[in-house]
Amino acid sequence: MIEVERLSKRYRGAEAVRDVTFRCAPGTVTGFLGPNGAGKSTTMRMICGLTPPSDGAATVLGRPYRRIANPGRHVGVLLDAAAQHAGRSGREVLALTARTVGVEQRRVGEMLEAVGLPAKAARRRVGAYSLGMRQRLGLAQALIGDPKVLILDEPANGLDPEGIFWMRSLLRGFADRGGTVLLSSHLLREVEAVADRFVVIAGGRIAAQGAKEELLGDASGVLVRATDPAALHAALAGARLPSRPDGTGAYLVQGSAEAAGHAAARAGVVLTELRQANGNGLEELFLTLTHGATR
Ligand SMILES: Nc1ncnc2c1ncn2[C@@H]1O[C@H](COP(=O)(O)OP(=O)(O)OP(=O)(O)O)[C@@H](O)[C@H]1O
Repeated sequence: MIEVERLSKRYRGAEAVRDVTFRCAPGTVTGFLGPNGAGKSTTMRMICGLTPPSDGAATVLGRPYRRIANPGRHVGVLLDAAAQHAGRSGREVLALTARTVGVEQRRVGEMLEAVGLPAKAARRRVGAYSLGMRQRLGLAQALIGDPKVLILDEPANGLDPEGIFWMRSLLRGFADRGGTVLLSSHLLREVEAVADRFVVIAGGRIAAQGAKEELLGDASGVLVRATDPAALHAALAGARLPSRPDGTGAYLVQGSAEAAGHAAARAGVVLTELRQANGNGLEELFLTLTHGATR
């Protein structure tokens, strides 16, 4: 279980994260989504006790991460795969982690196999690894202590399509055995196939969260066109209906046709089109929710 309660982070007055609250339950994969600079890494660093929050709190398995004794046995963390010690071989890096965490050295070989790093690659210096290989090694480090929770920041970065597919089945299997997974991505497609729940963050704030079916349920939204697009936009914003231009002068609105129609009517806006959007499911929702919030 991961519980995040009203987390906020300010850097010299600039708000990187504001009032972020969510939970990740055992047996689920939560996709933490948002455009570049949305605040995903900052939130994850706060959960793992690496960045002190300005406000709010986070717990993992019921306590602040920093108060977990030998956290590697309970929580697997991969925040920056590029930051591994470049001078050591992959095998040495893992052997060291095994010692620190206090698991048998045979786990090293097991993990190398589990993440698909062949013996030859494991003997090479990490400095010579591709980003994808570093991600695999980072995942092996995260998994070596047989944790119940995984916290992974952009783990698919640098992985080839086969690697992404492999990682999805690994994470799905981990959650299906009762584990809790939180993984971030700025690419919706990467996590769409594996996550049960989504937390969408934009401009440091939660834009939406919920079960996949819940979010997909109204993901397609409606397309609205008016004689005066600017007035329509103002009317939708006034009614707190998230919307974005579709590129042809119309707006894609996250909400029902009735809600959009009422908003336009109240503002005296003349509609020329109001229909169900041929939504692209979650991708449409993601773009609509994060539109305008990207820094
Ligand atoms: N140490 C820091 N000092 C000042 N500002 C920071 C610091 N770390 C992050 N920020 C700012 O906080 C905001 C959120 O950054 P963060 O790295 O959390 O976003 P992200 O969602 O992980 O983005 P990406 O997908 O690009 O990795 C950005 O505006 C960033 O510039």
